[in-house]
Formats: sequence, C-alpha cells, structure tokens
Amino acid sequence: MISIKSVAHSYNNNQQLSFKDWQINDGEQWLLLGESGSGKTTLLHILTGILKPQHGEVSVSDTSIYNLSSKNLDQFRGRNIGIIFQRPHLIKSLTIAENLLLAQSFAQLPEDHRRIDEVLESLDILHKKNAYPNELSQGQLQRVSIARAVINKPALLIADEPTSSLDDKNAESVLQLLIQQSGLNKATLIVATHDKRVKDAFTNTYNLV
Ligand SMILES: Nc1ncnc2c1ncn2[C@@H]1O[C@H](COP(=O)(O)OP(=O)(O)OP(=O)(O)O)[C@@H](O)[C@H]1O
Repeated sequence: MISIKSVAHSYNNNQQLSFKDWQINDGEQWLLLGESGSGKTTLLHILTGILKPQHGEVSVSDTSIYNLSSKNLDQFRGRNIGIIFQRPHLIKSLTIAENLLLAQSFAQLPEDHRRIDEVLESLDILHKKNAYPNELSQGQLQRVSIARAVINKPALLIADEPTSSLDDKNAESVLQLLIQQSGLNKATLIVATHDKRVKDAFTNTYNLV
C-alpha cells in the first residue's frame, strides 16, 4: 500500500503546495492529473524518495520512506520503485542488456540474464538486446525505458508524462504497455499527465488543483 498524509511542501518559502491525502492499494492503476505548475513533478519526487516534503507522512510498501537512512532509501528505491521519464535516460556506451544489468546492480541485486530476456521479450525488443541505444528507434527506446523500470519487479511503477510528445497511435501503445507491464509484475501504476487522451484508460484519478 502507498499513502500520503498531510503532505505539503514549499520551495524557498514560496507558496506552499498542499497535497490531499491519497491511499493506493497494491496493484491499482492511477492517473495523476494536473495543469502545468500544479505540482505533479513535485508529488512524484515526493513519492519516489527524491524530495522530502516539509510536512507529512509518505509510505510506500508500508515503509515510511523518509525515516530510512539515505543509503537504505537509495536501495529501497532501486528495488521498489520503477520510473519512466518522458525521454529515456540510457547510457549510450552500454548495450540494452548492459543498461538493464546496471539497473540490477544499482539495486544491489544479482545479475539475472533470464529476467532481462523475459522483460525484453514481453516488450517485443529481445532482438535488440545487444544493440546500443543509438541503434534503436524512438518507440523502441521508450520500450527499453519501460523494461528498465520493471526489471527489478518494483511494487510501484511511475510514469511522468509518458505520452505528451507522442502521436495518438504511439501514445495509445505506450499506455497499453504500461498497463500490461504493471499487470504482469503486479505493480501499482501511477501515470502523471496533463494529456487528456490518457483519461479513458484509467478508473482511478487523483486530481491536483
Ligand atoms: N526546484 C524548484 N525551486 C523552486 N520552485 C519550484 C521548483 N520546482 C518546482 N517549483 C515550483 O513549484 C510549482 C509546482 O511545480 P511542478 O514542477 O511540481 O509542477 P508540474 O505540475 O509538474 O508542472 P509541469 O506539468 O509544467 O511540469 C511551480 O509553481 C514551480 O514553479
């Protein structure tokens, strides 16, 4: 279960951003909706252990994450939280498989080549395993960033504006992949967006106003 309670934050004593309480049960799929500047990225950073809010409680997988030491928090994030950014952040000098091995090693998990093959296969890019990022199309790269996010079977999968730069067809396909992968991995999914096309795919919505 994931929950935030009485969470509020202000940057450099500017106007305070307050977030209404939110409770997410395991395996649920949520849309985080809000206009530009409403605090989506701030809330994602709070949920992923990047930004400790000035007020409130944040718990992921029933762990109060900001009570962990920074070393334990890093390890917790690597194992429990997968993040998909708008653009893939892959290491160009490493192959696709090596990028995924690195994600396992960051989480201090053993190398698991079978898991890498399984995830790449489920995303239909196993044939690109030994290629370098610059040899892949944008759509394939997006699949690799999904693969990297799910490789360690995180309990929480978060996507930040995954569709905003895509045309309708690719936006739909990325959404379906996220939903499929969160189902396969029994992960909770949160998709943050201001893209109204995404709305119909989700029954649960958390609105920032
Ligand atoms: N590092 C920072 N320092 C100061 N103010 C910040 C910082 N990051 C965000 N803010 C401010 O906090 C508010 C919320 O920003 P945030 O990036 O969370 O919104 P958002 O909903 O993700 O916006 P967008 O959709 O445009 O990315 C904005 O008013 C922004 O200017």
